[in-house]
Amino acid sequence: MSPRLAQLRRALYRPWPLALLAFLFGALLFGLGGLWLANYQAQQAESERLQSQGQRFLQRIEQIFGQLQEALDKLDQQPLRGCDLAMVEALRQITFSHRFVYEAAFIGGNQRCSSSPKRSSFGPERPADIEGERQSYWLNTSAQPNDDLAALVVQRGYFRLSTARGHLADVVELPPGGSLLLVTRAGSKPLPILGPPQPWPPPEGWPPEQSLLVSASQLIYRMPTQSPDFDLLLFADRSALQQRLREGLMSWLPVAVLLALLLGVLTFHQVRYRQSLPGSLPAALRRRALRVRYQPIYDLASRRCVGAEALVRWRRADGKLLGPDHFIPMAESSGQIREITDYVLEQVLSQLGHFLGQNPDLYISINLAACDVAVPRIDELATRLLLQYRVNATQIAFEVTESGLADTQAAQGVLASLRARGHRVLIDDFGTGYSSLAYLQELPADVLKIDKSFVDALGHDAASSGVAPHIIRMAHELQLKVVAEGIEHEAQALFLAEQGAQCGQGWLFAKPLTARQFRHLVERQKA
Ligand SMILES: Nc1nc2c(ncn2[C@@H]2O[C@@H]3COP(=O)(O)O[C@H]4[C@@H](O)[C@H](n5cnc6c(=O)[nH]c(N)nc65)O[C@@H]4COP(=O)(O)O[C@H]3[C@H]2O)c(=O)[nH]1
Repeated sequence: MSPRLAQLRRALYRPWPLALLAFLFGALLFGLGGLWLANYQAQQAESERLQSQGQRFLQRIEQIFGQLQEALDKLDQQPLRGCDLAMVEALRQITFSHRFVYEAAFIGGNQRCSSSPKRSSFGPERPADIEGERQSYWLNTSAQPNDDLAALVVQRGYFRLSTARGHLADVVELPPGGSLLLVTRAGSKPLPILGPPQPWPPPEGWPPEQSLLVSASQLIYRMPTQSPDFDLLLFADRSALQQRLREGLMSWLPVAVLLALLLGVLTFHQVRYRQSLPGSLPAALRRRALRVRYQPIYDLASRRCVGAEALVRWRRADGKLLGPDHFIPMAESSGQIREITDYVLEQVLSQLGHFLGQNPDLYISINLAACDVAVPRIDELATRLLLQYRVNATQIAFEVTESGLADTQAAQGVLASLRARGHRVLIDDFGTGYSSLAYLQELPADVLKIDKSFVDALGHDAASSGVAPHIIRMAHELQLKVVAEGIEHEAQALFLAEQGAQCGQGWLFAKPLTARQFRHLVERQKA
């Protein structure tokens, strides 16, 4: 990654800038989502509204047609076939008994009589608009609006019936700028039934895939009819849709803002967590940002380096090395310590495996946590790595603290298995816990490590200064070796050696070193 990019990443990868970015992104995303949803809902609602209007219209048409058929059947069945008073009376009876029949007429040869001769609704004679097999139809369409004419006229044989315009219009409350049209499936010119004529075919997207076609200026709803011959179309302008869209957006807007805020807050917490120690540890392990240092362990009598303790550090993004006390307790409680142990073991062998092969007297001790010894796991990994790097098991030792042995039964099994494979087991920070002699006797251990606090106390603290010699005596009784930690002064080293401690580590000899520094130290010693 270029330095500029890395700088930008560092500047941005902070809780506030990222939370703001997430908020803006969320606002855009949820805003667009809301727009889509509001549009979808508005179209659905408009579609339903137009459908219910269309449905009412279809029902009315069926009622009208039903009554016209019934009236024509009745007229056909009665015997009269001439224009006389009886016929006029029969025609009137038909209009009285059928709500949707506005006028009934008999037309035979040059005879013609009607139920309402003074105000006829049929209009001047003209060819039928639709010629059916048995019946002919005339429509008073909105293209030739004449309120004195019937909306629909049907003729079968000698009889002609009409229905009033209001019977069709009263069920359909046309939307603003709306029209109702009838179009044959063959796609011929549509007949406008109600409302103004519309340009045909519609400028965009005809025929529509769904029942509602939304064009730039209009909504066109295609009503499914039972007739195979024609469709009914309802035209409406977009104002109602736009109104619904506006309302939908207004109700979505607070939700979108809330969701975007939530996203911002979540991002803030997530980034803060990731930048916290527990949150950034997985990434640190992946990026191999943990470093292993080696503190040499010396034989106190010969003052020769016999090995080292592997101590982990964390190189943070700012380049500083973080000591294990800052993250090991946290990793122990989160369970991430297992990955750290495995990582340290792998690092030790990859950095020093070859060197250990050349120096079979050297050993490296690795710290184990309580959960590492609670279940058998580490021995298998160690065996695999030792094979891979051709290192003796005696050259890798494991340190466990007294507190790590809380579950003694399980720990004993794991430690015994490690020892059986040839590893040495060290009890770290000895004396800080509450181990009894009897308990120690049962432990499969090789070495006791005297805690630094008891080494510090030598010659200073009258109360604790006797602890280190006491631990050494106890170790001798149990045939365990002793390593003293934290030796900073020559006098401490001399005293501990005098008391019988075999090995020691501390700043008197060396601070924790890198792998390369440790190799140099051993090579200098050999030379
Ligand atoms: N002032 C002073 N300090 C000295 C001297 N000699 C050694 N020390 C420090 O004492 C600690 C010895 O390690 P420890 O008791 O195992 O205690 C270790 C060990 O319990 C734990 N730890 C370190 N690495 C690991 C690891 O890989 N896994 C686990 N589970 N724990 C680790 O962190 C503890 C602290 O480690 P460090 O900070 O590296 O601190 C190390 C070492 O740097 C001295 O003369 N003077």
